[in-house]
Amino acid sequence: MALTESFYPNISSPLLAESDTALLDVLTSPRWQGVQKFSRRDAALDPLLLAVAASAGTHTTRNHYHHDFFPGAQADAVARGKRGAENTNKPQERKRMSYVSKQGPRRLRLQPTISLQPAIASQVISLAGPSPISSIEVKCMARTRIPTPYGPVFLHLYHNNRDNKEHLAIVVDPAQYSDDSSVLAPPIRSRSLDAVWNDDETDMDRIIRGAYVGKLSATSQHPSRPSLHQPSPTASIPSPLVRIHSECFTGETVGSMRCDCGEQLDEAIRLISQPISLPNNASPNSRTIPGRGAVIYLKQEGRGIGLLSKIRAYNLQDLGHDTVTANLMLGHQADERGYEIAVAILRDLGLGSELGEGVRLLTNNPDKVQALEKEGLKVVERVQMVPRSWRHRSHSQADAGEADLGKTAGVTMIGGEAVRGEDLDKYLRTKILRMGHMLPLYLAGGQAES
Ligand SMILES: Nc1nc2c(ncn2[C@@H]2O[C@H](COP(=O)(O)OP(=O)(O)OP(=O)(O)O)[C@@H](O)[C@H]2O)c(=O)[nH]1
Repeated sequence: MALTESFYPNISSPLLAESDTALLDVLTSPRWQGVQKFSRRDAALDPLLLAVAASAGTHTTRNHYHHDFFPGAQADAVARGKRGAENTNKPQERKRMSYVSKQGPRRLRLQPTISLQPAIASQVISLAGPSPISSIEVKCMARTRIPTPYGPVFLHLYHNNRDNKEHLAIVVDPAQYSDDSSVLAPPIRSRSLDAVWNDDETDMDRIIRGAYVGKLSATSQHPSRPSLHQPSPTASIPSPLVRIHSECFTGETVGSMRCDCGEQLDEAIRLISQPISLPNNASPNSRTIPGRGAVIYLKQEGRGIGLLSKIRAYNLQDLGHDTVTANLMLGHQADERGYEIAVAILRDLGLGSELGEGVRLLTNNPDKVQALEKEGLKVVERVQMVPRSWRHRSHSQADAGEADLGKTAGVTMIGGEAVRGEDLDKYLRTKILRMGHMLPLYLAGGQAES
């Protein structure tokens, strides 16, 4: 009450004797003509409302039951105002004031408890075998064509039963787009997408979720049919190029030069889209086919620690700590990612299976190669991702390769540009020296450090 008195000294004392709730009702009632009226909807920061809210105890919000917005401050206010400052040292009082959440701890919430709807679950791709990821199920919910500076790609959106994130697959396979029946390579298609989801599904339902073949247009609408067979490898065609890429909002969208993530995403799609030359014994001229492969885009911001922690980590980095130490100082691991969902998505796309063609993996990260091989995916080659600025350094003519990259084209804000700068050099150096990334360390002078 002391608070309301100080905010509203002109309010009469009988009124102040009312309970907080009654007082609010009176003050906000259209019938009350004696004092200023308050709109309950619009008075978000009204001091009276704040005073009442602060004295009303712990808060209940839709998602956070019993949270205290300002744990220390409110506990102190409650203790002093209601029980007296002398009581605050009592152990039982301290316990009552502590932060209480009715949400499960993060480690429990992240456990695989999410179940897909039965209709969906019956169509998902389950991974067989005794591996710890055998319970992972993924389902491609929708697919569409995205034109990019490097050509069309098919964006696939996945749901899974391990986390509630929407991971993506960016499939480069423009041969599917053409009417050319002499295309040699097996199409890269999602089995869960092409499955029949329910008996009532119409052709238009299938087309709208992306289960179509060829080029979709007002005059070309061919729903796909479920594929039961694993695409068989074609000896003369190199295995598809695949990248497992972790989300980086700062690098990909903002154009941050603290890391090379934006450049890597752009470069991966550019490399996968390059036409493939096939040797032709009968003729000196080699034949080319369209590039093919996929980027599995995982929602693993900040190596799995999330954007909030990554932003904090950047401030620690500005204080002089490297990326690994900054993560550890925030109570995270250096790298909290797993690649089980990526494996399941690759399987769904028919990529890397033992009987199939295998994949060429675009990465410098040994963990990714190991993770795929551990789950039985066939990695026939690791293809290095050399930072564009380092590629130039390794050549005597510093700018020789830059023109080839196409400065303006690109799928991220960085586009065809090379990321460079002191921040990036520190970041790459840490990856190589502390995280074991398999890349020669080029120094600014143009020499490789062993
Ligand atoms: N915690 C943290 N994460 C970062 C930082 N900079 C980029 N990232 C995240 O790092 C992830 C990319 O991982 P990298 O270690 O760069 O590369 P990689 O995927 O392990 O390996 P490559 O396949 O060789 O690219 C993305 O999720 C980015 O958001 C940083 O300073 N701190």
